[in-house]
Amino acid sequence: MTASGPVRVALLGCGVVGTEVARLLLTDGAELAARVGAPLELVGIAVRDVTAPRDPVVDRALLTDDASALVRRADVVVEVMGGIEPTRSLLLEAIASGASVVTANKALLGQDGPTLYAAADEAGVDLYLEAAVAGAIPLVRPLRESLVGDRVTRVLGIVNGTTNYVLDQMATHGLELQDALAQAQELGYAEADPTADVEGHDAAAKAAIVASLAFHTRVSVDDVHCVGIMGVTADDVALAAETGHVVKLLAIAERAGADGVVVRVHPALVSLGHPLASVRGAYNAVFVEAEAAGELMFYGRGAGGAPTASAVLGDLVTVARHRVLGGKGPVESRHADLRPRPVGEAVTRYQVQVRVDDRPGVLAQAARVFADHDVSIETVRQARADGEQADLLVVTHAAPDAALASTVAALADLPVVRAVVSVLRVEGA
Ligand SMILES: NC(=O)C1=CN([C@@H]2O[C@H](COP(=O)(O)OP(=O)(O)OC[C@H]3O[C@@H](n4cnc5c(N)ncnc54)[C@H](O)[C@@H]3O)[C@@H](O)[C@H]2O)C=CC1
Ligand SMILES: N[C@@H](CC=O)C(=O)O
Ligand code: NA
Repeated sequence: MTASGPVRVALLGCGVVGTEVARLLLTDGAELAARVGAPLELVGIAVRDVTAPRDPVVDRALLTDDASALVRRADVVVEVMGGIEPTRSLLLEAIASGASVVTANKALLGQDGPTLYAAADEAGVDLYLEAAVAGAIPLVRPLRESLVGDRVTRVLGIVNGTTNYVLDQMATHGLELQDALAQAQELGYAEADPTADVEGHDAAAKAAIVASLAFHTRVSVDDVHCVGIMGVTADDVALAAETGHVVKLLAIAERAGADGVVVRVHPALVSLGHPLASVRGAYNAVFVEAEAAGELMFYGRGAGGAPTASAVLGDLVTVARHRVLGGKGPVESRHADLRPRPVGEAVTRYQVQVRVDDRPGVLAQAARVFADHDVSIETVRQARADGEQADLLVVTHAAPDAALASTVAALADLPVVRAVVSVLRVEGA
């Protein structure tokens, strides 16, 4: 490509996101060319089945099932096909042949981002990934560029739209999780197989990417403590409302000690007064705390074809500009080299729901267990007492996760305790 010639773009994948990327490239071509300084020429779209029915916006003449040949004809490869292989090999092939890469693939980046970063660095090409975390919401660029002069201390957010929709429906309409999930699938928010969403794996991959960027360190999805929403009951959600909270699936990355970082994804209670509590439906929101900047919040659509395509196009224009005007985006930044620490080192507040015999002295016995494990109680509330049994809702002051886990184990062994019904972290205070 010359400075005046078109920038050749190869699209890998033409599903929910790829179709919208193709639409924007086609309908906004003139405007995009003006912003880039050269036309963006879509040279091909790699798909599995060239004969499958498609949106009429997709020019069928561009379809190919030979992705490997396609990536060698491109200046920029836009990857929206997902999965680990053959995607990783194709992107490495593209990079080796001198193409820059724009990808929305959080699963691949969360598992093996460093391999792609290293290859891009060696080849002197760009690797851009805004769409991989929180869809349309600018978050990767603020972390990689705008906040690169600051010191991020904590990132806390809702980064999965499907689970937020499900939890929101449970809170608003009193639905059981399975019913809310079926509704999310009917509406097209959840995928036919929503396992990665409800088990927290999608959020965990995003958390690993965010933590790596925020803390200039390598965090893999395998370093993320991950619990999904399948254990959240309608009763948990109803009790949360009674105490002025909502249940949200949160992704949290924070410094631990001088040289550690703890990254976790799990359902948590969020006070109704906290801005994250008002994130409804399939929306995402991410709080970033930085030493000089203070608190920042990023909010918007984290999923869906058009919103995700917006982030992809932003990256595409940026890397195409680099091709035309010169320059290059950031490389992997991992100089801080923080150590991913086990969740036991996370320090936070908890709500423990303990079902006990409803008789004198039981509360004192339960309180003793907390004291014995050095976990300080903030409030105790009794719910659903019927003379036979009662539920104690114990909210603790901040305590290490490991101390809380030992407390819960000891509570379960107490003869007056019938069950530890639920343990939820309380976040965002
Ligand atoms: N849908 C969304 O809201 C968001 C998706 N993403 C990411 O964007 C990527 C694409 O997601 P969707 O468009 O929703 O998926 P999709 O399943 O609708 O589309 C993927 C497309 O890639 C094609 N494909 C898959 N493997 C291929 C292969 N080996 N060779 C050729 N074509 C192949 C499929 O046939 C399909 O057309 C994924 O990495 C996803 O995690 C990121 C943010 C939001
Ligand atoms: N399945 C994801 C899609 C975007 O990354 C979600 O529900 O947020
Ligand atoms: Na984003």
